[in-house]
Amino acid sequence: MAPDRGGLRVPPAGSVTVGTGSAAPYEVRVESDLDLSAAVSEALPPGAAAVLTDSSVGPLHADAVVGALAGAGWEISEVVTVPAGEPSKSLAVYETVLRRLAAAGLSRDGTLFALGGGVVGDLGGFVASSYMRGIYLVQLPTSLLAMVDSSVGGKVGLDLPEGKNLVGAFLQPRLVAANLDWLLTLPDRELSQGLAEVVKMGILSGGSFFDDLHEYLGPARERDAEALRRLILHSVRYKAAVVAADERERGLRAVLNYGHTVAHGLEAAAGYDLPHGEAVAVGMLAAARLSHEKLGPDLVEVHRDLLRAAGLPLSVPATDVEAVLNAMGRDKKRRSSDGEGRYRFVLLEGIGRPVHGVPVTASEARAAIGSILER
Ligand SMILES: NC(=O)c1ccc[n+]([C@@H]2O[C@H](COP(=O)([O-])OP(=O)(O)OC[C@H]3O[C@@H](n4cnc5c(N)ncnc54)[C@H](O)[C@@H]3O)[C@@H](O)[C@H]2O)c1
Ligand SMILES: O=C(O)C(=O)C[C@@H](O)[C@H](O)[C@H](O)COP(=O)(O)O
Ligand SMILES: [Zn+2]
Repeated sequence: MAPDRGGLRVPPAGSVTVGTGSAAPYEVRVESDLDLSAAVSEALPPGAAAVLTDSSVGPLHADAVVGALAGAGWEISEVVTVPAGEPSKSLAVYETVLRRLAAAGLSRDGTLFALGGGVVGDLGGFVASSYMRGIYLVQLPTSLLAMVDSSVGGKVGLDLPEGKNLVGAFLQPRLVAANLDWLLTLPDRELSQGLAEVVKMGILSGGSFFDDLHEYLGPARERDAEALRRLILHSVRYKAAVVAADERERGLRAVLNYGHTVAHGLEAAAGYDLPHGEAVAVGMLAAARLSHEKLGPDLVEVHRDLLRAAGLPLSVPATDVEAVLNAMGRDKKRRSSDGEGRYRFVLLEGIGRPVHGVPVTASEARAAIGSILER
């Protein structure tokens, strides 16, 4: 399928509906001072449930969430807290969570509330997709990255040492409820991780979303609620439109992987000790360089300016480039017919004009990776 070459020019509102072929449409609600009891009650009837959170978010926000859910009639049998950070997207932690739900007696008509960043959302989503062959999932994203990207669209899963997100499923949530007040406790560096995915989607979308990046990235870093809400809603609207057109990534959805071919290689090579947003930031710089070489437009400085405004690094510590390429060999965009030393990238013909499936050789990829390593 050809990529969407047009920009989205839909003015932001307070919630977005995500429609896919596989599941009932669901709301992504983005509000300050969100009434969680009311939001959840409007989306699904109360019943048996568990909450998954992590060791940073749980102590800050779990009591209020459990209280709101109990007030709406939910019976929370278990609050499972996993260690904060990417290593929790592992088979070992997945097993621990499944066994906690089984020990608590959560039934097949139960619901899992994933309260946290992208790690809790991806892990919790994969648990919900597989526990008793599938229970309901509600995403309660607390990081900016989770609000703009990971809680929406149904990709859930785990990492392997061999590569990022190599185990997973598609499971659309019943509801995504984002309370902007949760962002008040998010560390500055984590806020910038989310802005990396915002910059990605603004560049892919073009139009008024791209124009707004210049105006609103600065205020968003200062936690201006209106700037954050605007950038979140732009991102969710853009992602929802792509997911509605191609839920299972048969073609178009691959554009959401812009910057991720190199990013995922860097993350795996670093043993997942590199934040996803920072990896995506430099991955986009590598892709912008390749776009200039292979398709023409020189957008490298545009990328650098936006990433700087978002508080993101323009390079990462020197690493073993062959290990990065090795992990990229397991990128899910590759096909068995591609052959060794061939990669598929999402590149740009211009702002708002992504192209997916562009073949890149090992030597081209090696040079692009070299250009984003600290000297
Ligand atoms: N499924 C998807 O479509 C999709 C999309 C983008 C990224 N992802 C995945 O998301 C993950 C990255 O997500 P992330 O950046 O949210 O990482 P994360 O979940 O590790 O959260 C980052 C850190 O911020 C903390 N945190 C989160 N919310 C907080 C809050 N309100 N207050 C204080 N601390 C808070 C967390 O405890 C953690 O330490 C990666 O695994 C990435 O692969 C998935
Ligand atoms: O939702 C998508 O599709 C994306 O590609 C969004 C990405 O930001 C995200 O990091 C996703 O987890 C990558 O998925 P993968 O299929 O490359 O593992
Ligand atoms: Zn991502």
